[in-house]
Amino acid sequence: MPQLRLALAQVDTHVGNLDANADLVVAQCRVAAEQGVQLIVFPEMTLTGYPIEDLAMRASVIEASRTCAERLAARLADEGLGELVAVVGFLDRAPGVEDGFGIPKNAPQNAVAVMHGGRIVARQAKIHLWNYGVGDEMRNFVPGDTINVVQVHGVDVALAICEDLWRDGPSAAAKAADAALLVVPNGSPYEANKDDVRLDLCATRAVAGECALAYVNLVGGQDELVFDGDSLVVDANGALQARSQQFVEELLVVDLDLPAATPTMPGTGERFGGLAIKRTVISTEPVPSYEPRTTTPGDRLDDLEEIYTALVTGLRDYVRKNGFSSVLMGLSGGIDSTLTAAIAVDALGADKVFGVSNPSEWSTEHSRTDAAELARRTGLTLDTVAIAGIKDAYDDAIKVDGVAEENLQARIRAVIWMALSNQHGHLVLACGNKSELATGYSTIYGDAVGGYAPIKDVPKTLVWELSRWRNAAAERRGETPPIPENAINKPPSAELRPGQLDTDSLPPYEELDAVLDAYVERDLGSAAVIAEGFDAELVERIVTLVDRAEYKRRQYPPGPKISKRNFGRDRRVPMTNAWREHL
Ligand SMILES: Nc1ncnc2c1ncn2[C@@H]1O[C@H](COP(=O)(O)OP(=O)(O)OC[C@H]2O[C@@H]([n+]3cccc(C(=O)O)c3)[C@H](O)[C@@H]2O)[C@@H](O)[C@H]1O
Ligand SMILES: Nc1ncnc2c1ncn2[C@@H]1O[C@H](COP(=O)(O)OP(=O)(O)OP(=O)(O)O)[C@@H](O)[C@H]1O
Ligand SMILES: NC(=O)CC[C@H](N)C(=O)O
Repeated sequence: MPQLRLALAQVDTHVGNLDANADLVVAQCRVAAEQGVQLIVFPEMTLTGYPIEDLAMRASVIEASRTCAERLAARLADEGLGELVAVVGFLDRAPGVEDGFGIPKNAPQNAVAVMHGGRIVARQAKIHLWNYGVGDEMRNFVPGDTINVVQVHGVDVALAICEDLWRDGPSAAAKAADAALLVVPNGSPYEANKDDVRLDLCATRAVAGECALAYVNLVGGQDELVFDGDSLVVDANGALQARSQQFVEELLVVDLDLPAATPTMPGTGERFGGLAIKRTVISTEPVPSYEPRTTTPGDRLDDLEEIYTALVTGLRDYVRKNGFSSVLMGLSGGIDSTLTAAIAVDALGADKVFGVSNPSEWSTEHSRTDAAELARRTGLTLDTVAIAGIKDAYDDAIKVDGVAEENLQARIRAVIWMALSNQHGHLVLACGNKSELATGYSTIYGDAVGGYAPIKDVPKTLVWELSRWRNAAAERRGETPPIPENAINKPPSAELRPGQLDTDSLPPYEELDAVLDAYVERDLGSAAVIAEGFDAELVERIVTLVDRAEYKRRQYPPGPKISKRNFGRDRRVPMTNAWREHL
């Protein structure tokens, strides 16, 4: 059996920074070549970054990407890397498609280029555009209709791009074309437990396609998405051969024994199930046999560590890729701002994290002491700016009471944070959790201000679990747990009036989160939620709160998606909406 040394380049690309992404490809190819690799595969849309949304429809971006890909192929050869076969994602244009009705202007395609010998020897566009969940690719791309089979050192290698793998067609076509290996560049965003689904999917497609399968995914954050990597290789029986670490850049090098290609004439006009099969022979000479190296699949993170790492990665990359060097948040001593601060310290380092305590006349003593204890444990910088005097000035100017007066305090704090952001360049973090966002339990233009919201997709009950997990992880490593126990154990309160508790306005969080799981995550109607055994009055109350708060969510800052259904692109409901869930 011919051997092939394959590298999966699990990299963190930067949307729109084509030159830096091309440099990244060259650097990875150099390392791969030094290790004797013959075929290297990069993630989806490597050169442009992913997802590029409507940038895809701009002619200037399409042309820049195409030029970048051609220059990269030439540069790889110039730098002595032309023997390596590199599969690199880029933004292409459909050949021969003119602007027309129903066809996106410029006919952009989500494509990969196979580079060898200084040239692009094959191109393939994504066949099945990803158009559910947060994916919106039918808006941006024209689908492809061809599957390429490239012969590398006597092994037939077929290509599929991310969503193509989630459908039967392309892997069935790979089987029909007798490919020995299917390589799949991906931009598959993180969701809790998605890694299990991916491994099953890869194994199923490998068995069905009767070929080994190499899956390479991005890492890093991009706006509300976090990519966890999790690149892997399975053999033709679906058995796991190698798997990368999650959330870190890695060049995963794997040796494979693969069946030799049966002689086929290139370009013979083969078709399978509506797809054209295009063959390109790059090299027929098998690699001289060598002692294969063994790879051990990387350790998996446990469920809470995985979610926590996704939050850290999302924040770190948003800050870094947008040119910020520090963050600021209001620290109330409550668990939401405390967990947010712990994530920020892990993402950026304590010297980049600034907290402000803004006591009012209703603030408890522990709101200050718990914030101070957090600062002591983590090393972040804490300042105090009291708001009572400012509130008095407002009282002189306007007469408000009740919720209006409560919200005024939250808004005074927000003005202070934004002033400090403007003055010192810190990115302001909003500290709201998913349960609060769901029910509208935050003050618009108050605690809802900010540029990024690290825990907006984390339900309150999970906020507590993650906090306990983070402290326990520190203890296991012999470090100081960052989160004061009192922040975890005290009853949640907005402290906007004397003795206020969250449970004055909201059901207990355990009940609230269980109903939200049914209504938001699983999108059930009220009757179906009640049929699961929840109290009808409770369901009606929560559903009404959720429906009324859509306008507030739309104005909330972006934050990392960790669930199946984040408040963002995963859940698009109208703000102006007369539909009510009647019981
Ligand atoms: N459909 C719509 N489209 C656009 N705007 C709409 C709107 N409906 C109301 N509005 C506007 O929104 C305003 C109401 O929203 P808002 O001003 O936020 O005020 P509101 O939602 O009435 O009150 C905020 C609630 O959040 C609680 N809170 C505040 C701060 C922190 C926490 C916490 O524990 O974390 C909780 C607070 O105790 C209170 O119950 C209206 O006065 C109106 O201007
Ligand atoms: N005294 C305060 N000083 C500084 N920031 C505050 C203060 N009170 C509230 N905030 C800010 O407003 C946000 C919302 O306030 P709130 O007190 O409701 O939440 P929390 O204390 O973080 O969590 P919990 O709901 O568990 O109390 C906080 O996360 C914090 O960023
Ligand atoms: N980029 C893509 O096509 C991603 C779609 C795919 N279903 C995933 O989430 O992994």
